[in-house]
Amino acid sequence: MDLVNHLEGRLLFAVPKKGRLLQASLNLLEGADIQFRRENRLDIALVKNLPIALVFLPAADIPTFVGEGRVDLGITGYDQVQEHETGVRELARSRQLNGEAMATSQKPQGCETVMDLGFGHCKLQVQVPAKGQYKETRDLVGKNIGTSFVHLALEHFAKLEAEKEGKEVADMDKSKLKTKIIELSGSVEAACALGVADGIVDLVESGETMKAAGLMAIDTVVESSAILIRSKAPSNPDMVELIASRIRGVITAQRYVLCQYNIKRSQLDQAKTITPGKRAPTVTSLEEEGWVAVSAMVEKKKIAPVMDDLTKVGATDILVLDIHNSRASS
Ligand SMILES: Nc1ncnc2c1ncn2[C@@H]1O[C@H](COP(=O)(O)OP(=O)(O)OP(=O)(O)O)[C@@H](O)[C@H]1O
Ligand SMILES: O=P(O)(O)OC[C@H]1O[C@H](OP(=O)(O)OP(=O)(O)O)[C@H](O)[C@@H]1O
Repeated sequence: MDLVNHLEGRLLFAVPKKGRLLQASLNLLEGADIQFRRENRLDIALVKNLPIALVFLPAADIPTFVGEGRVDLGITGYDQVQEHETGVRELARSRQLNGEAMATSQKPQGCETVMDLGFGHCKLQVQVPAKGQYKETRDLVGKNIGTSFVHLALEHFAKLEAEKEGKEVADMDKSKLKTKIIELSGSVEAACALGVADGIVDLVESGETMKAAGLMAIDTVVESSAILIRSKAPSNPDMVELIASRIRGVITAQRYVLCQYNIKRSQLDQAKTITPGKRAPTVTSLEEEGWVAVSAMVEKKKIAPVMDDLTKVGATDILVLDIHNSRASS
């Protein structure tokens, strides 16, 4: 089947085709009941139960497709959005400086963040050899920096150079920085040991890659997690809202549990402060005089101390239930 000719009328939704964000993104789609079958080696999949087509793209390219309005929705890292937008700003600025006008049709619309997806947490950090001479980022001004995030790295060092020279960063000509940013597409951590760079700007989560390469972090450029982004002029805003609401429901279900317990009405006010719920707890009377049953959503990571506190104020029969899916306010 020629999939490209079946895209008419479908909302285009970009999903990372590989890497760290792929599996969690697929889990989200499954939770949101977005059903599709991806043919071997095909980067487009038609959704069976909704007028949507999934487009599998590298996470780094998704902000470009969404920002230019070619794709309506996308999942990518906040770091990638920042990198893309910094590059777009820089290009516009250098064109302006050179007196080159950009046609309206060439101007990217940019993308909007719909929500944080709660996975893919990492930091883009400046790293140097742990046993080397560089102790802070300022020491790297004028040196070689290896990175896949060239725009963010350039901006970071432009700020440092501006500070050093007592200038405004807006007045810095980024093509004339003393610091040399070397673009690398992967295995950035090898650059120092191989003599390509004095320092790198790369992602860190557990820190194991950095440690194994004998590096240490001396500065943070951006803190990131996976986000859902939308174009500023989506082809079908109602469908964007439907998908966003389903995904929000899945995330809420993953983040919360339902806590139910019985308590004397006289203790209810205290218990409510322990389990205020997302909006308010549900309280129902029990057949037994003076007792109520309470049910409230509680953040999964807080449930153990919440149960301890409920026990202290006299709650009994405390049950904690997983939430399979939800549709609630954010
Ligand atoms: N170690 C990590 N832990 C958590 N999230 C990460 C980690 N590394 C990367 N990410 C997130 O995943 C996004 C994609 O990175 P990833 O390394 O998976 O890319 P990729 O598409 O496989 O490209 P590459 O071929 O450059 O590795 C990053 O922009 C970041 O938001
Ligand atoms: O702090 P850590 O938990 O070790 O994670 C950090 C590593 O993860 C990412 O790379 P990835 O493993 O996705 O592969 P890549 O080098 O091909 O991008 C990132 O570029 C770091 O190298």
